[in-house]
Amino acid sequence: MTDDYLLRIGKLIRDARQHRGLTQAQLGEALATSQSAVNRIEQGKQNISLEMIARIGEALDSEIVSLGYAGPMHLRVTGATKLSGAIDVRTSKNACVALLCASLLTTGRTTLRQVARIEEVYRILDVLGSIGVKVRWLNDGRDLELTPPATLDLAAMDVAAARRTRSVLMFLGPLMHRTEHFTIPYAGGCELGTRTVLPHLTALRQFGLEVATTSGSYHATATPGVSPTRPIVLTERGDTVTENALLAAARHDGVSVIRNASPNYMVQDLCFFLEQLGVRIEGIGTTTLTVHGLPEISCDVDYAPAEDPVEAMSLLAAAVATSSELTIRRVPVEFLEIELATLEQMGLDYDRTPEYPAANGRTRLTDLTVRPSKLTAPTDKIHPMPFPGINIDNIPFFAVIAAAAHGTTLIHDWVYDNRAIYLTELTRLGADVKLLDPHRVLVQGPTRWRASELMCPPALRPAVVILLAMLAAEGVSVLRNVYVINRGYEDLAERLNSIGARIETFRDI
Ligand SMILES: CC(=O)N[C@H]1[C@@H](OP(=O)(O)OP(=O)(O)OC[C@H]2O[C@@H](n3ccc(=O)[nH]c3=O)[C@H](O)[C@@H]2O)O[C@H](CO)[C@@H](O)[C@@H]1O
Ligand SMILES: C=C(OP(=O)(O)O)C(=O)O
Repeated sequence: MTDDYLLRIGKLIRDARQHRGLTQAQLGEALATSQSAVNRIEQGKQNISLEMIARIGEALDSEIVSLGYAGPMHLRVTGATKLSGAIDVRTSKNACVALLCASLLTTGRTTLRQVARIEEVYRILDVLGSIGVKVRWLNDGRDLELTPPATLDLAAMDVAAARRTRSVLMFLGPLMHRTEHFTIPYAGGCELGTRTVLPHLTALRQFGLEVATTSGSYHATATPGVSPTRPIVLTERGDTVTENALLAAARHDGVSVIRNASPNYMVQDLCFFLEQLGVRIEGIGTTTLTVHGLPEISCDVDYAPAEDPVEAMSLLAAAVATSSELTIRRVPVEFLEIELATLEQMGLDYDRTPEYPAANGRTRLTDLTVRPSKLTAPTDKIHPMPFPGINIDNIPFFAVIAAAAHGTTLIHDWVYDNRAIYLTELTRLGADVKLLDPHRVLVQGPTRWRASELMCPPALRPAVVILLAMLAAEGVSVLRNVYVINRGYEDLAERLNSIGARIETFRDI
C-alpha cells in the first residue's frame, strides 16, 4: 500500500515535471538535490516528506497533491463526428529520437527546432539528462537545446526510462566514440513481437564495438582505431540499424560505405543533421551511403527535423474514417506516395498543393485536402516494404480505411509478429476483421461502427487506429491507458478536437 502510494506520487511529480519541460537534473538543481534523487522519487523508491512535496510543488509551479491525475490517462470519445478545417503535421518521433541520440556525437551544443513533445522523446531526454546532458526547452517549449557535459556520467543512467524505449539502442553508435566500456539496458518499446538487435551488433562490430548481452543489458567494449575493411552490408534494411551505422561512421576517421541502408525519412533527417556537423555523406535517399567521418566534432548545431509521414497518414485515415473533408498541411509527400497511389486506386478524392520545402530545406511538403469518397477495397493485398514501399507503420491505418471501403481487403503485415493481431480489436467497435494468421487480416467493409470501451493495445499504431474508429462510432466510447499513443503523438486528442472531434481526457484518481 505504502509503495503504491509513493509510486503514484512519483508519477504525479514526473507528469508535472514533464509538463513544465524540465529534466530530472533540472528539477534536482531547483531542489538542491541530485538527478538520481529525483529519479528515485519519481519511481516511488524514496520516502518523501510533506515539506519535500511542497518544495517540489513550488519548483514545478503545481500543487502536486491537488493535481488529481495520478493514474493512467484515458480518453472518452463522443461520436460520430465530422472533422473539418485544417491541421498541421508535427515533426516525427522517429527522426527526433535519432537526432537526440546523435547529439552525443558533438561536444558542442545541439538545438533542435519544433521537437515533438511526446513520451518517446521524454524518455530519451530522461536518459540524456541522467547522464549529464543539460536539456532546455526554448521558445515556448517548441525548440530544444542540448548541452553535453565534459564527461558523461554513464553510471547514473536512468535505466527505467531507457527500458521503456527501443530507441536507446541508438546510444551504441555515438557512445563508442566517447568511452571504451559502457552498458545500456535492453531496449523496450511497443509490444510487437521479437525485434532483432543482431544487425546493429554486426554493423557496429566492424567499427570495433563488441557487445555482450547479459543480465538484461548490453555491455559494450569499443576498441579505438578499428576500421571497416570493406563496405558494411546490413543484413536488414532497417531504419535504426542504418542510423546506428551512420552514427558510428560519423566519427570514424575515414570513409565508410554502408550498403542495404534504409533510405527512409528518419534516416534522411539524420543524414541532413550529420551534414550540419560537417560529416560528408553521399547517396542520401539511396541504399548505399558513403560517409566521410570526422574523428572529433565540437561544433554547435541547429537543425529542424521534418514532418512525420506516419502522423500525416493517421490524419488522412481520420478523415476517411469519419467521411470528412479535411486539409492536412505540411505532409512530407515523398514518404506517402505509394500510400496515396493506393488510396487513389481505392477511389479517394483528394488534391494536393504544389510542393514547398520543410524547415530543413530538404524535405518536400504539400498540403492535402481529402474529401468524403466512396471507397472500394483494393484488388491486391496491402503490404509494407522498406522505403519506398508502403511504410511499415502505415499498414495499420489501412485497416480502418479498409473497414470504410466496399469489399474485402487483405492486409499482410509480414514485418511484426504481433501487430496485425491487435487490429482484430476493431471488431469490438463493429468492424468485420478476421485474423487469418498472426500476420494477415481480412477486412470486410463498409462498417457500421458502434461505441465501445476498450483498453489500448500495447502498440502505438493499432491504438491510434482504434481511436479513429471511435471517432466514427455513434455514442460514447472509452479508450483506456493511452500512454502508448502519447509515446508517438503530441496532444492528439486536443488537436483532433480543434478540427471537430469530441474527445475528453480523464484519469483515475
Ligand atoms: C525509432 C524508429 O525509427 N522506429 C522505426 C524503426 O524501428 P527499427 O529500425 O528499430 O525496426 P526493427 O529493426 O525492429 O525492424 C522492424 C521489423 O522489420 C524487420 N525487417 C526490417 C527490415 C528488413 O529489411 N527486413 C526485416 O525483416 C525486422 O526484423 C523487425 O522485425 O523501423 C520500424 C520499421 O520501419 C518502424 O516500425 C519503427 O517505427
Ligand atoms: C513501432 C514503432 O516505433 P518504435 O520503433 O518506437 O517502437 C512505431 O512508431 O509505430
